[in-house]
Amino acid sequence: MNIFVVNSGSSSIKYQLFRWPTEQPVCTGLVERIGQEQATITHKVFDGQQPAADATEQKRTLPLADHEAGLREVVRLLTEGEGRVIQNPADIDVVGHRVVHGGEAFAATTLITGEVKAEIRRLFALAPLHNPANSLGIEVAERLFPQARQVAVFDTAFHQTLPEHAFRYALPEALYTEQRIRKYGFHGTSHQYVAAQAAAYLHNPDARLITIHLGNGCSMAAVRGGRALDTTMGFGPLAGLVMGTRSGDLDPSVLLHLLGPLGYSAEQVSTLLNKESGMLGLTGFSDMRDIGRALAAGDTRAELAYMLYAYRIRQYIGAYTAVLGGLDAIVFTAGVGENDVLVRSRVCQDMDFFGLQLDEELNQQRRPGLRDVSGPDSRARILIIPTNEELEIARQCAELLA
Ligand SMILES: Nc1ncnc2c1ncn2[C@@H]1O[C@H](COP(=O)(O)OP(=O)(O)O)[C@@H](O)[C@H]1O
Ligand SMILES: CC(=O)OP(=O)(O)O
Ligand SMILES: [Mg+2]
Repeated sequence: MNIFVVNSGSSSIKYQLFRWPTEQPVCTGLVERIGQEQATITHKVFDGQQPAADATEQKRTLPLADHEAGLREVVRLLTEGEGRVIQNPADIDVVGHRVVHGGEAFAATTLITGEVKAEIRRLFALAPLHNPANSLGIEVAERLFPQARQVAVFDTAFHQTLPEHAFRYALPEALYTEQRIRKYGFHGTSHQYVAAQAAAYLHNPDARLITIHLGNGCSMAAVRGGRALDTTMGFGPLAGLVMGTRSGDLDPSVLLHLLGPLGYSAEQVSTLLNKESGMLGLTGFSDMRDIGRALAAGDTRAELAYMLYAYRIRQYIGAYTAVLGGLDAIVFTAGVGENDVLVRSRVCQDMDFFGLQLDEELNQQRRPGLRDVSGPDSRARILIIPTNEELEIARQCAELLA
């Protein structure tokens, strides 16, 4: 069976093809700057578990009007030329879609029907940056792979186990019952994947875990026995940690001040909080590699930003240890969590009293796969686990259809 995973963003499409049941990744790729004259497609064929060396990587720049044009090019790459991995589109049996917001309607992976698509559209208002693009990806994939089964895997689904006292806000009840205003949580596929890996490593299915997903978007989850008990993102993906361009936690009176005395429109506030805040707002850079370089050059704004970023994570480690009634491991994952030595070091600094002790030497070593970087006296483990949202999506598709 061939499972094709699609993560459709507003101007990009990430994709990966797997052979099942071996879980063998076949190819992966990224279409960027859709809607522009200079769109790019990078297509890589795997050699074993890793993308093969440059010989089989193809990069093309071309005009791509929309998502349909983008996915059509991807189909061409899958079926023609040196990057070819299937005979024709009919060889794709299942298309698994990342859908960011599933609201309260979807607590599990779901076969896509007309009713499911209508519900995803009803949720546009709750995830305006993500769901419209996800919905478009589904429409286009249905046209290009008409014989395949289409499956939705929701970022929010894993967090549907949160108890009501964790997911409700202290607002008038009708705003929940009628407007569905509550905490939903995101990055669920990633938290679920790394939590399962950590529990297996610890040989403890009931492990009390704090998973820390640090990518462009950042969130943490408290997970016990494979079930999410709390998470830092909320109604939308703005709450909680400091992110690349998003503010994370903020006193709502700041919004009132922006909208009132300072005269911002709602749209300007949205742009400010989603695209101009976080590490970008603090330092002028959103990419942690740039901020690391600025820090090494003695930039005081970069120093403050690192402190703020790590401080927020430490606060939630304290909070979630209380939520979990103890702690067996923390798990760093995603682009920053897997690669940034300094972030991990700052987060774990002087936490011996708390039972967390990082081995600074192990922390600096770069190795693929799961890494245990706990020091000899650490009561809880400190783990680095590469996330693989695409593989988790493919697994959930296979499980659903089994
Ligand atoms: N070697 C590295 N050191 C520090 N940060 C890194 C490194 N590689 C990637 N990153 C960070 O990872 C981020 C992207 O993470 P990723 O999980 O791919 O995010 P997303 O899926 O949200 O796009 C980048 O913004 C970058 O700051
Ligand atoms: C929900 C969310 O924040 O996703 P991403 O990190 O991909 O932007
Ligand atoms: Mg991501």
